[in-house]
Amino acid sequence: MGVAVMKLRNPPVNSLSLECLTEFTISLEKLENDKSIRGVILTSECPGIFSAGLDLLEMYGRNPAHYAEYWKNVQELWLRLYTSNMILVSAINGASPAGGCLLALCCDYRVMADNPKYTIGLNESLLGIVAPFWFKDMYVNTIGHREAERALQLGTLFSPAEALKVGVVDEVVPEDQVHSKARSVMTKWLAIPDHSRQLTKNMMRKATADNLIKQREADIQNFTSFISKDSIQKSLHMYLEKLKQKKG
Ligand SMILES: CCCC/C=C/CC(=O)SCCNC(=O)CCNC(=O)[C@H](O)C(C)(C)COP(=O)(O)OP(=O)(O)OC[C@H]1O[C@@H](n2cnc3c(N)ncnc32)[C@H](O)[C@@H]1OP(=O)(O)O
Repeated sequence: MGVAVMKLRNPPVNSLSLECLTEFTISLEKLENDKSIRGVILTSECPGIFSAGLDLLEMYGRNPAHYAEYWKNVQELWLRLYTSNMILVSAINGASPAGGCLLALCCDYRVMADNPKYTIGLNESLLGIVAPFWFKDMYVNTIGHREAERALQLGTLFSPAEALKVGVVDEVVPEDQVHSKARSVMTKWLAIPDHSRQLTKNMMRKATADNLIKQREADIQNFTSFISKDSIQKSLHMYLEKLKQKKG
């Protein structure tokens, strides 16, 4: 039926390393150019984890040129996903913090597994960093200004039930039904003529995408100088240590 399934596979936690981001963008571009493909189901092959978000090791202890290169690729993936002409449905089969949530938010419909261990949200403030304006814009578009403001300040990671309530996801289903539900949602969306659905999607999303496109270079510079600050590097160091200690 012209539907591809993209499975994220970057063990152990599907963090979005520079290599992973680049491969993701290239795969998406290929699918976009393949006229036989009308929809993509985005899911994970890592048990219990959809994506841990941006790779913290790409943002810690590197040089400004690396940060700039990394951020350019984060922007590129986001623009491709958010403005895709294809129908994107996410089958969220695990934890989905920060950049993981960002991937899901780019989709046209989000189905999440009903497992309270899995959480989703833009938790950047918990790391001592600030979600960029285009993450924020997409959050506001999805859950409204008040919920987004609260969730961004608190860095809320929602359980599936909470995520459904505020509208971060569209549907929560038993874990073993995530993929079948994503497929049935896709079938419903495929019934809509592509040209009218695509023009409607473009109408809804263009302003948000253009907002980044018109200031991409400045956004890269902002990111680079922010992430290079000693205080921010210290926060990331502490967060990485906390992740390590969790194990011990
Ligand atoms: C202007 C600045 C804006 C920048 C925007 C940033 C957006 C982002 O996406 S920042 C990244 C935010 N991500 C997180 O906060 C997620 C952190 N990770 C977790 O909460 C957990 O790892 C998990 C719930 C995803 C999985 O838990 P689990 O118990 O299964 O695995 P762990 O033992 O915690 O992790 C295994 C291994 O992976 C490393 N790791 C985890 N997340 C990341 C990551 N995002 N980047 C790089 N590495 C990560 C973790 O440290 C462990 O490493 P070691 O085995 O070496 O200890």
